[in-house]
Amino acid sequence: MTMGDTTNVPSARIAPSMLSSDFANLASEAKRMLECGADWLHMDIMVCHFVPNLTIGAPVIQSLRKHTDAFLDCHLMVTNPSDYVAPFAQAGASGFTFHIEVVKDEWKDLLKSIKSAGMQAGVALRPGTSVEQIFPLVEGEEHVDMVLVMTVEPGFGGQKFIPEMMTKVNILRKKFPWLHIEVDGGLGPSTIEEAAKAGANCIVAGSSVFGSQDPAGVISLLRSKVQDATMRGF
Ligand SMILES: O=C(CO)[C@H](O)[C@H](O)COP(=O)(O)O
Ligand SMILES: [Fe+2]
Repeated sequence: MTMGDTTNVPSARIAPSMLSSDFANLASEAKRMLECGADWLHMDIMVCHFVPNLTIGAPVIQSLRKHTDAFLDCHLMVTNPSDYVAPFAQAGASGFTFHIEVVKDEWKDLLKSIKSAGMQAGVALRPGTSVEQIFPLVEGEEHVDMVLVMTVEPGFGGQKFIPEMMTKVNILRKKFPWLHIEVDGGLGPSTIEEAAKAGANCIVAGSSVFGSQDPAGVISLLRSKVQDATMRGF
């Protein structure tokens, strides 16, 4: 992609991570985030085998779906993603992002099943995983819609952004201008500039949004930084 040519780059998607919300009031927290300008709601599905934490599953997605039409961006930190495709599709998930570290050749079938179930497909990489590993998943005829570059070790909200991950984001943006590139972990007013400049357009933000007195202001700032960077080119 030449500098300044950003015609195919998708627009900003700001996705508050509901991991930082009050889970006991999930429906009202979701409504509040959407009223504050969120595009997507990021749902962190953790099962203790892949990360040292346990969060929510398909029944919670199904309950939340009854309260909102919003895009539910589900990030599955599980070792057996194929077992979750049907339950998540039935529950009303919009996006289904699995981790590259837990799949081998079966990613092709997994991708097909996610898409034929009507969900957007995403693939996520841990900080230690090389970006080249996911090229085949983006280049094929049947390809993912989004790559999620983890900017912290998965497992918990509130961790420190790892700036070195921006190399991966920039490689992806230059190679695949049309791709949704999501960054997840430690994003907020102090780190957005770097992520946006590298080419991220989907911004997950948990503690920085929910911990702010002015969540709408934070969401708006995140969006404007992505828009500015896209205007300038990568
Ligand atoms: O996937 C995740 C952790 O594994 C979360 O989405 C992420 O950490 C968001 O939280 P914060 O913005 O507070 O870092
Ligand atoms: Fe996440």
